[in-house]
Amino acid sequence: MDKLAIIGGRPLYGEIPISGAKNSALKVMAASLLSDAPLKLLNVPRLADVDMLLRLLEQHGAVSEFEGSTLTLHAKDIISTEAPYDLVRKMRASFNVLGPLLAREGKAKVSLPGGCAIGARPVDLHLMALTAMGAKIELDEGYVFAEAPDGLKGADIAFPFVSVGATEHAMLAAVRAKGTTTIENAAREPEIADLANCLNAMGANVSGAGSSTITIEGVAALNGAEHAVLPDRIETGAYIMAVAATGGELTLKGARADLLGAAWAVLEEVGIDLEELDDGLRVKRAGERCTATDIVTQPFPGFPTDLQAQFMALMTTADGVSTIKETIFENRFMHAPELGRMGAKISVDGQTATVRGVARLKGAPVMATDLRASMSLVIAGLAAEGQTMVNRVYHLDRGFERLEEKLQACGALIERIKE
Ligand SMILES: CC(=O)N[C@H]1[C@@H](OP(=O)(O)OP(=O)(O)OC[C@H]2O[C@@H](n3ccc(=O)[nH]c3=O)[C@H](O)[C@@H]2O)O[C@H](CO)[C@@H](O)[C@@H]1O
Ligand SMILES: C=C(OP(=O)(O)O)C(=O)O
Repeated sequence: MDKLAIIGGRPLYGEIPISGAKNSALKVMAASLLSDAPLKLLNVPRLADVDMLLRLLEQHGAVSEFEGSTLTLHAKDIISTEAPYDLVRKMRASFNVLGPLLAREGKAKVSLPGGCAIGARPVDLHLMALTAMGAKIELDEGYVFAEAPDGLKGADIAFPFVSVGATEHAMLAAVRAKGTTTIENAAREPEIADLANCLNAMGANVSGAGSSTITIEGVAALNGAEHAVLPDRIETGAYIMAVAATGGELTLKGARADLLGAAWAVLEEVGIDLEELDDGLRVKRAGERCTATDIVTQPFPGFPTDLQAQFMALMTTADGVSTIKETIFENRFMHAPELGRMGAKISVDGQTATVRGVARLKGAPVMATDLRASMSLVIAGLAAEGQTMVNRVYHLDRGFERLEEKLQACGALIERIKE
């Protein structure tokens, strides 16, 4: 397993290009199964998760061509409606092939998904939505067996709480269902509107995406289309926190302020200067240290759970005491003891972490436990005195494109050790 060796304490200066959003790319890729015509996707990040989903789509019958960041997927014929355990277990988003397969072929057998081990992560809301649309669903031996021989039908779906994946899954199924579907209490993450834009470019009729109520008029077939994936707001936030932790100044090319939601005000509040440019953001820490503040993770537009770990890394050296409350996932503080190895003062009580800022962290060997937790350790390592060795970096390869290269170009001493 590869490791990352980081010598910390150097400010970051330069430009980092922000990649397309992983969590949008994966869903629009799944949409390719809905049409027998080619879907051309621009700004697709080259990540382990993208490769894994590509393998899954190919075994369903999609033919792919990846050139630079342009990915063309053509699912002319579906040759298998089964998504096997080995291709679904590592990644949450792969479960979203179920809806398109069901909508197009009337049946599917899909393994229950994996993804970051940050909580129990059931799929009951996904199945609730598909059942409401008329699918017959059974669970057996870790697989979902679903059938809709007469096709899916539009339905009124009211989610009891917000789920990004279930909202997207309901949209992916409803675009080819007969009649109208309404989704109440829909997730409002920017990736939802991005998926809707892609589906509409393919000839679907989705309105309201980005609000809590989404309406979908089903159509009989979808066409080919071209769609550019929106920039990754989590990668953007992570590099903002990196330069705020190390000092220096970064230009994040392609980053969009409007995608940061409530995080924008929090970042300004802790003492980060954020300037909007024509094509990106310029970022630097205003003073010698950031100041502590309290955050609560919430669905968009609230502070994102996917930036919680990186924010905790930043708060370890902030001036004062901050509290961080995680409300989305029940097991998403695994980075706290690892940051503790580097001298951070963090105590966890249930879903709240209290961070007492220290003047400086010290490098140490640490273990990456999940994707965003891994990035928090990289940020801490970049800011710390001495060497940090981040073990198990395969998590990072799932979600941060060309991480070492982007950081090295801005002066970071970070190197991958292949094992
Ligand atoms: C691939 C992808 O896009 N992943 C993102 C997606 O995950 P994902 O789509 O899995 O997250 P959800 O919004 O669905 O999960 C929110 C909460 O709902 C629960 N839940 C979800 C579905 C369900 O059927 N039943 C249920 O109980 C989950 O366990 C969790 O506690 O949104 C999360 C919340 O912004 C992000 O952290 C993930 O990075
Ligand atoms: C949790 C994440 O991914 P997944 O939902 O695939 O586990 C993430 O992107 O931070």
